[in-house]
Amino acid sequence: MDAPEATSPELASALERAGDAVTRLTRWCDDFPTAGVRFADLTPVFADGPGYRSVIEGLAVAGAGADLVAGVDARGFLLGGGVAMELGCGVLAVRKAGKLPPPVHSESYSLEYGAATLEIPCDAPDLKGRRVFVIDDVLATGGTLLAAAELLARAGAEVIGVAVVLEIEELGGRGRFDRYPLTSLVRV
Ligand SMILES: O=P(O)(O)OC[C@H]1O[C@H](OP(=O)(O)OP(=O)(O)O)[C@H](O)[C@@H]1O
Ligand SMILES: Nc1ncnc2[nH]cnc12
Repeated sequence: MDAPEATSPELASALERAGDAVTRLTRWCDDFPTAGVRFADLTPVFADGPGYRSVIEGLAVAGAGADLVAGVDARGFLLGGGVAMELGCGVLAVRKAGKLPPPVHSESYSLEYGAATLEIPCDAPDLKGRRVFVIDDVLATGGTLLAAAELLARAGAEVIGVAVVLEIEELGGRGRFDRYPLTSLVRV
């Protein structure tokens, strides 16, 4: 697996540890959830204490300067809380449709194996002027992470960056992130 370029010794060290854990522990599942998809399951990475710590620390270095961390439903929640604790800021759950009481902001999108809608509350919290760092576990086509970033930006947030643990390069998601700096701890 290739690691992204490290821009500080601190990030380099976190990336190396996270890269080792992700390479060793990711479970690759053929034909899930649909035929032809090779699904990257990071469950064993998160269930490993040092592995989980390394990805949280790597993401937190990338998110320095944020005053709110947004985690994308569902596995992004596992990361968002840890990174927010590390940065000393709050956390926001970007939910799949139908989970939040109205009023909500919504954004629909396509992903590698379907389509979905993400939602956040309108004005609770008020996102105007908030410096938000958006996190998910995997970047495939990029549809999910881009929808989350656009949703937050539309609600008035300044999206200072987006990040994932694992980027699947052949699906080309990175090319969609010209407006938001993208960090991936590991690229395959
Ligand atoms: O880059 P994309 O093609 O958009 O795919 C990436 C998304 O797909 C997976 O989530 P999924 O929608 O399966 O949801 P889950 O976390 O609720 O299982 C993954 O956790 C990302 O959110
Ligand atoms: N191949 C994949 N592995 C894990 N999550 C995904 N989301 C979209 N495609 C995925």
